[in-house]
Amino acid sequence: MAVRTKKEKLELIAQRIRPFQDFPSKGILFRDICPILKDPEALTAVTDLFEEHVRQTYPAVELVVGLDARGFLFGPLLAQRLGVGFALVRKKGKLPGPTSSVAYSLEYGKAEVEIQEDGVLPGQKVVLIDDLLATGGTLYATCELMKRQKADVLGCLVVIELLDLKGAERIGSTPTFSLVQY
Ligand SMILES: O=P(O)(O)OC[C@H]1O[C@H](OP(=O)(O)OP(=O)(O)O)[C@H](O)[C@@H]1O
Ligand SMILES: Nc1ncnc2[nH]cnc12
Repeated sequence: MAVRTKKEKLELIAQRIRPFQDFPSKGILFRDICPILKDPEALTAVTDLFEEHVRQTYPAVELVVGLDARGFLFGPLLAQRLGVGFALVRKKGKLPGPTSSVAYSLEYGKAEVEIQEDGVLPGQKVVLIDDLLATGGTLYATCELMKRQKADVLGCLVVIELLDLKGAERIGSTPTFSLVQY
């Protein structure tokens, strides 16, 4: 594989994001990350840039927490690179055993995020990861879930940030790192 600069990696990732107008409902411009997954160089570039950011900014990280469903595509790759574990935050009703959940609203609907009670430990230093930040509802609800579990959220990582929707403001004091902004 070619050795790429940071700028080249960001350009490659941006080229592999595909827009679909009016999906899943009228008025939504859906940003599809599937072409990134089909291109090993682009997927490696995403993992490289997240790894570099986390190593520089949060060297004490102990766990990567991925958001259902597309956070599961990037999170385990990053966790392996960092040599830490990966935990899942799922949409409600998918996890066995004792769980904790928080409801939230989306750019196009409503949902509830849930984690197993032993998914994160009190005091554990975590980073949250997802494919995209829109209104910030999903990451905000997940931050609330982490607070309830007494985990320490160091920051949030997303491939794409939709700036107009001001999701980073909704998440508040928890810093957000994005690779591609629209
Ligand atoms: O910032 P927000 O307004 O909360 O929106 C972002 C969330 O929306 C999308 O997931 P979606 O809820 O569509 O679920 P999916 O990953 O299961 O398709 C996306 O993958 C994020 O998780
Ligand atoms: N515009 C969008 N594209 C892809 N995923 C999304 N999740 C919320 N808004 C989205």
